[in-house]
Amino acid sequence: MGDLQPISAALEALLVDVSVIGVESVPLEAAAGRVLAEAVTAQLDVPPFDNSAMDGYVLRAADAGQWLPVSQRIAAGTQAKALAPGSCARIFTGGEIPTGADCVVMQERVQVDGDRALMPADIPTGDNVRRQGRDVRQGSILLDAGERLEAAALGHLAGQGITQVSVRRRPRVALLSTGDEIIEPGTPLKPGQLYNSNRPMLRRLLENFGAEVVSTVSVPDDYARTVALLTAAAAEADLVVTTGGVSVGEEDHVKAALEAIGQLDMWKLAIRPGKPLALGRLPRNDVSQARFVGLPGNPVSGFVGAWLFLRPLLGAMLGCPALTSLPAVTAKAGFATSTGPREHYMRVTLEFTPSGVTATAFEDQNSGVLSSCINADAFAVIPANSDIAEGDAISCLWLAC
Ligand SMILES: Nc1nc2c(c(=O)[nH]1)N[C@H]1C(S)=C(S)[C@@H](COP(=O)(O)OP(=O)(O)OC[C@H]3O[C@@H](n4cnc5c(N)ncnc54)[C@H](O)[C@@H]3O)O[C@H]1N2
Ligand code: MOO
Repeated sequence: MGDLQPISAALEALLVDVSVIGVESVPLEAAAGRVLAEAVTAQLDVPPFDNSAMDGYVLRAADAGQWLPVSQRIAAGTQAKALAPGSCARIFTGGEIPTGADCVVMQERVQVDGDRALMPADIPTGDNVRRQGRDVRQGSILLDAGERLEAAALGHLAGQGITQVSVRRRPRVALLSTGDEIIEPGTPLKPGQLYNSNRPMLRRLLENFGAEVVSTVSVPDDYARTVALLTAAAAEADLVVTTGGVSVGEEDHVKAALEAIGQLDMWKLAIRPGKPLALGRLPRNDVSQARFVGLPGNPVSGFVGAWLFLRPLLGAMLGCPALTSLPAVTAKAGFATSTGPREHYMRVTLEFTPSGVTATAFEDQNSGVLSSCINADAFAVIPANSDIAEGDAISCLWLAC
């Protein structure tokens, strides 16, 4: 199988000369999952003022251990007046620390009698005070360019009062399903036909990886139609993804069509599943090219190929380092297996126990068995030509999005 390309070479070819996509401004509420185009500098301290971490009493630490008059009530959202020495104030979580005060005692530790309160002794200065700027300092980098805007990052932006964010445009993907036997749900199946599993599966993965699927096209097993539909797809997309038709059969026209109108960079990888995967480019117009990834038709090959190739390619287009690789976890194999000339990406679940991580493989690892992907946490990467015994340490790629 000397004609199979190593996966590392394919990834290298895939990531050569990738142009980072353009920028657009979106409202913060619409920015979830988008990739930040520029670093954001904090315009405000967060929190913007010293405030109480507890419901209780605020005072000077020097006045601890005595009865103190309660001079004011500071609820969150109100402005505090300066605190005179030898007094304390009622304060609530989030309330502003008054000028002059330097610590807060939680109310459970305080004895109250009318308008005075007995403070415990030895309260450290700064106790239960959340300092201005403790989380974010004005002028510091709040978020770096390339950050994917997930929950906490969105919260950080909102904490600055930001309403509009500069993000990378979503790469436009045309998704083509080849195969005369493939039909869409909604039509009764005739003998020899099967429903298109790859389209919704890949749409979901592509969207999770930051892309916008701008067209879905069904391509018959016909060379001229394949050429025409690939040409049309490339005109409107940054990335053209096909499924099926990349192997060596007479009805497999994708590779030949790609070679005729574009460029084939890589074909036939030492990977299981996904061997006939094809990488290349298609002319988009006179000056630019669309990227091309031809996934094999078997749904598992498409699933694995999407995680291993579409995700890093989209990460490079989006300038998003988090998408360009998958986190690796070392686990104990809960199974035995042997490989041939292809590196095997087995679908496994991971169990985290105090004694370590165990990977359990789905029993049927055939590339047509999509059930193996349903609850998969990771791909166990079994090197080519190796024998793995149960209990051996193996490397797993975590399917984190
Ligand atoms: N003589 C050889 N035959 C095959 C080889 C080989 O090296 N020599 N490689 C095998 C491997 S490995 C794979 S993977 C497949 C991939 O072939 P294609 O990419 O050309 O895919 P198709 O033949 O079009 O389809 C394969 C399989 O998947 C089903 N399929 C296709 N599209 C969908 C879809 N959208 N939804 C659900 N299922 C789909 C299709 O009906 C086939 O059963 O080639 C081997 N053959
Ligand atoms: O490479 Mo194929 O995806 O093994 O069946």
